[in-house]
Amino acid sequence: MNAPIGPTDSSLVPRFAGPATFARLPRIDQVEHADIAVVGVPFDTGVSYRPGARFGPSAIREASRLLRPYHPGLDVAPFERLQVVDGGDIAVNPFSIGDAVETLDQGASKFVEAGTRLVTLGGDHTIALPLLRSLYRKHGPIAMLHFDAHLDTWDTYFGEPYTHGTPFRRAVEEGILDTEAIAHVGTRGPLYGKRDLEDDRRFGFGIVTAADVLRKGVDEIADALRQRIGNRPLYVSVDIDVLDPAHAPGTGTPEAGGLTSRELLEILRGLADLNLVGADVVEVAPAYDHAQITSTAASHVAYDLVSLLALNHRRRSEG
Ligand SMILES: N=C(N)NCCCC(=O)O
Ligand SMILES: [Zn+2]
Ligand SMILES: [Zn+2]
Repeated sequence: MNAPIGPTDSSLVPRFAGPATFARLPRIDQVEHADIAVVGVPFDTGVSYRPGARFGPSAIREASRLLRPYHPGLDVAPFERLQVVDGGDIAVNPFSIGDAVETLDQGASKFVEAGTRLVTLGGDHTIALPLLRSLYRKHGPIAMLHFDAHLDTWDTYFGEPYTHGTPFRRAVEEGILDTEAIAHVGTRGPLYGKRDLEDDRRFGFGIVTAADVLRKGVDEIADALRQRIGNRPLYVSVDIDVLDPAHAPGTGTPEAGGLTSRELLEILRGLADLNLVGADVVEVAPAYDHAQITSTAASHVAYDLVSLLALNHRRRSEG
């Protein structure tokens, strides 16, 4: 097989020139085969408060121009031996959530069936449900680490079952999560009532609060998560509002007291030997951002997730 096509060389073409693809990677139509694709889902019809995450994918791509090809923290050059591409956007219906969920499931499934691993740029958190559905059909029940200020296991909003506050309740109801190995990380902020936590526990979720991260530290947290997940196929969902609003102001439902971007990246790096099969970064709403603070953080999170997928690919192909 031919050597992978890497990102545009920023020593030859200034990184601020030309249209943005994620990390200046080739577009999917420029390659014959893709091992890993970064795809956008410009959708925010499921939000309960400030809209605007439909502009997340393009803002993250713009902010990703400065990413470089070698990850020293994980000792991996994720674009070197694997073909990583920008898979463009999966265009979904902005007027019908049900239709959007269906279209996204089909769009993601094409990648999954072709053996291409996905890192999805949202879009609001509604999109995690169809992404998990598509992975379930390939891998069976999926372990999940959900980085978020919120539980997102609420039942309905205004009678609507598919929203950004409800994807993981639906996922448990549908049996597509491996309830032995699911946890929220970074949880904080006011709830509707104690019942929210009782329901969530009943669904099988563990909770690592933002305060736990502060008190225990990133290494202890990552060790505990690694043990809980083991070798199971793992999905990592990162709602950017897991970060403190100081680190991610550009999001729809901000909550004070969150993680720093350093803490989040270090926890992710502690997951290096897990069997990651897919990931998302959601809830970037650039209209509330300043100086690309949020989109820069999201681009680095996505880069780490691509790097984790590349490491997993390398480990599996080396047996
Ligand atoms: N940001 C996400 N995914 N969910 C927040 C829902 C919070 C609420 O409306 O009560
Ligand atoms: Zn959230
Ligand atoms: Zn969320």
